[in-house]
Amino acid sequence: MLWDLYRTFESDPFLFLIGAAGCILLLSKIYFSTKGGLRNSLRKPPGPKGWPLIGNLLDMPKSHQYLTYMEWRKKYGDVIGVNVCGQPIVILNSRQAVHDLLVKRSAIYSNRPQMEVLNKWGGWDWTLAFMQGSEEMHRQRRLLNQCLNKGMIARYHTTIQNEALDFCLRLMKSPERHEELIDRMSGANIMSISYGHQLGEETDENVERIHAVFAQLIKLGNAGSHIVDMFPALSALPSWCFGLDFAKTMKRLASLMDASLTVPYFQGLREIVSQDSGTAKTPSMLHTLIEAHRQDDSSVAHERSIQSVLSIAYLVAAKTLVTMSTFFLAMMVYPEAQRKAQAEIDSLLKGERLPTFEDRKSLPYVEATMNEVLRWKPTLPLGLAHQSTEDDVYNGMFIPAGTTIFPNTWACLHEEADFPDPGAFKPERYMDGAKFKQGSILAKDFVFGYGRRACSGKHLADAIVWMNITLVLAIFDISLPVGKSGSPIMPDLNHKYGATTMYVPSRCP
Ligand code: HEM
Repeated sequence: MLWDLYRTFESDPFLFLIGAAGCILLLSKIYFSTKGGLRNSLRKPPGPKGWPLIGNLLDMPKSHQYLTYMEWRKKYGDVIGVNVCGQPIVILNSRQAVHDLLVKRSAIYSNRPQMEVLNKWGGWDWTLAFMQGSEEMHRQRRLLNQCLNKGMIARYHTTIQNEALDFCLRLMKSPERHEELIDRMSGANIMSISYGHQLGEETDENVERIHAVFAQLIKLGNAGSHIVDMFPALSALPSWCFGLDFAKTMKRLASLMDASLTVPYFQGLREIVSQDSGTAKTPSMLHTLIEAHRQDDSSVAHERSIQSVLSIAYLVAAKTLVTMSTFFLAMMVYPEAQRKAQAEIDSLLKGERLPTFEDRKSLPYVEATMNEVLRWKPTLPLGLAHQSTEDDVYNGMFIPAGTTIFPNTWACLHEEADFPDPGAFKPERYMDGAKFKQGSILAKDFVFGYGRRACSGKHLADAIVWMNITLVLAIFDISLPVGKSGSPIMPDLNHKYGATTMYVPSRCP
């Protein structure tokens, strides 16, 4: 077991020493955490037994965590408790538990676990998604809400529609570049909506920078799983103590993050100034925020917050991309659903025009198809972790303040009782004859997260995904790729780390 532990902390002896220091911190953490009276008199959420000191470190799955947690549910129930090196973790495996804690008790379940490594060394301390509760966190959520609330999205409809059309035209010319084109489409939407900046034909330095950020993140492995995230006191050491490669990665990440905040922001400002002297203004979040804060001059005081909320949009655009990939995959594997959605669009548009946002209410089967795309393979099957800020008792189980909470969104949307044959793609689940079934459990109430930390871009993402799905269905036939022998190739339907495998549509008009 010690050997396993040693390997977990990498094969670097120096790191092992740091691990030993961590153990001392851990012992003191355990000592203090076992002193409380109420804490010990109530039962803990059940879970696998674990080892002294390291708790369930060795039980934690390395991939497809959401499936392992669903398996654990058979033995332990909807609310599972584990402990990794003294850090309590609770996994919520049902709609009821997620709703009861993350929505109804949102006031005390809306913190984020401390991301010491990314925040302290990686330049992510301004990034809302990983920010702990603070005045800055509330300010950034307010700023995002100001430009991305439901009522504001109509401003961006023209941009979204134009970018979707551009995507389809490019796809028509080069269907084999589908993945790259989806990537371009989501980058183009976000750059235009955030900064009013149009992508040219050349590669865009801002989009490239985001790819570089993700490349550095991949080098780091799972966010939050570094030894310093488990024992934040270790962050007092210089970063090179954890290896020169690590220090280099962190330095590069921090400089990329700084440039991600400032470069497109100043480019956007310059474009607004040049538009002021003549051409029509492109509606953008930057424009909205500058206008809104012009009078009270707070745009200067909160410039870094504004830069940060604009950059988050294009940091998270990748999720829109994965949703579109899942859509293509579903349409290839379930041609019946595709035909039905196309028939609905054709009967409304009669081949005379392309769909617009005004058609949304008249296309219930397309709506059901989009819901099923979001449900079938949710992009973030475990959402983003929350953290509790106060001691709490749920169904007689004690959940201490500081517990990391994982909502198992996959489990919520793959519950046999709610979604019979949950692994199958069936838009009919949401249909009542030719109408959208009232009272359906909507995937979008889950995939965008919960309570006070729910996704700030959900209305925008919803509009981008709907328009692209609908336009693609109106224009293309999507079918399985064909192998050399002429027979169709069945794609791998595995959902790996939140991403789906995408296959080339073999037939486009
Ligand atoms: C299909 C696309 C998207 C999906 C599935 C998605 C999903 C999510 C989820 C699950 C969370 C965590 C919520 C929680 O902690 O309970 C989140 C957070 C967030 N998302 Fe999205 N998102 C998408 C697109 C976007 C877009 C386009 C934006 C643009 C602004 C955005 C902005 C954010 C922000 C700022 C947060 C952090 C909120 C906070 O921590 O307070 N997302 N998203």
